Amino acid sequence: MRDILVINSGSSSLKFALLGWGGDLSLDGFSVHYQGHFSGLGGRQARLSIRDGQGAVIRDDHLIADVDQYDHAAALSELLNWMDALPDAGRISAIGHRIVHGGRHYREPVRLDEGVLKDLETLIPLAPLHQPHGLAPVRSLFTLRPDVPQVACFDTSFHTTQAPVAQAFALPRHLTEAGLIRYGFHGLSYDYISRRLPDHLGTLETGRVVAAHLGNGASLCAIRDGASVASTMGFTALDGLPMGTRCGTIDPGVVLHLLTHENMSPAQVSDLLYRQSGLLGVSGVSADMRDLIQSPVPAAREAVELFSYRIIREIGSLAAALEGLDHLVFTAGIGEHAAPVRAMVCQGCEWLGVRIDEARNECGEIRISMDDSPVGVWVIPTDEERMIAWHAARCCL
Ligand SMILES: Nc1ncnc2c1ncn2[C@@H]1O[C@H](COP(=O)(O)OP(=O)(O)O)[C@@H](O)[C@H]1O
Ligand SMILES: CC(=O)OP(=O)(O)O
Ligand SMILES: [Mg+2]
Repeated sequence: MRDILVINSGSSSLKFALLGWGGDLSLDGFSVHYQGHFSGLGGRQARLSIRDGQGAVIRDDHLIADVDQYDHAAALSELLNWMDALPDAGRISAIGHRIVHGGRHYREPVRLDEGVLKDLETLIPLAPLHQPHGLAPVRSLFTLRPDVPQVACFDTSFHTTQAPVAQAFALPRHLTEAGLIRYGFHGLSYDYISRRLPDHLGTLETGRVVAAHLGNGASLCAIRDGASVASTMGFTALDGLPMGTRCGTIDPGVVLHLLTHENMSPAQVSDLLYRQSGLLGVSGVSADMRDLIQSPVPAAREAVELFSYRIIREIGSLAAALEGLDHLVFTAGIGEHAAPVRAMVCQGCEWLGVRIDEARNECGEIRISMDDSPVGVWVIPTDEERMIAWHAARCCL
């Protein structure tokens, strides 16, 4: 049995897992020893929870920052301390990382070395909330564990099957050729969902699927027969749906207006669009869907309505790209746990043949559509860590 450490840096979280692998290259060939989650990073209420392989909570701590915020760097140093204290730390034979942006050149998982790391660092401006936090652990582990191979697994890889027409912006051709295209993200999650869906459907023919990854970052992906056809995220993870703190699709004229008429600097506009907008900006209350669902403040309700409305519109757009819809899948923090959001979205998609069973939706069953619904509606927990372990094992073990 060999162990694989997986590090998944999200915009507000750092998830990690230690999985054992005995040589069977199926998703179920990996057993979880530990699974951990730093949440609320960059804020005052960060938390670390760690579960063992049986799902029992072995740690659940509020994290106190030395300065005013508990950030990704503090989480990384806590994670490395935890890893060093493991009785079997020496058994780790590969480390897999979620790296959000692979750019034009990295289309498949790749073994990391200094040259690859430097290349990936050039993409930091295209994913400022993610790429630095994804790459920092790689550099630390080069020093701490020089003998253990590290693998970068990209959020963008799953979308490389998209046709050029789905990837292109209507910009002058030389810009498209220079790589200013729609890449799409959350690909490890969509990869996992599309590999799991056949188990639930009982057939390999999964048809036309829209998967909704609704977490702190949120996107939708149109998947036909297991391959990405179109997605709502673009050149950066700012496009598409409104998110926790990101604006999603916006008229580019707004950006020009802020720069030229509001005298904002590019850095200020970037901060506004990445960190002050989305659910947080609209509600003025919180970026966290749990807070918004419970809040009596009208603007919190409006933020949830805008989020759901945009999802409904984009599902229509992706159904057009697929020429129909057979299945709708909800996943990630909001998709898996926020029944009221799923209900609102599904109500807006009735015209497409979506009929959910309210009791199934409330109970969080895996299939939440009615038995006779023309479109199957599913809630499938994502597992980016298992997907990364699978790619890391294929890449270097
Ligand atoms: N029980 C719940 N009800 C509603 N929303 C939830 C619930 N649990 C988690 N969420 C939401 O999920 C989001 C975080 O999703 P997650 O996929 O963990 O994010 P990340 O992008 O950081 O990986 C937050 O907006 C959080 O409010
Ligand atoms: C790409 C992206 O938005 O990721 P996350 O949801 O983890 O922030
Ligand atoms: Mg995430």
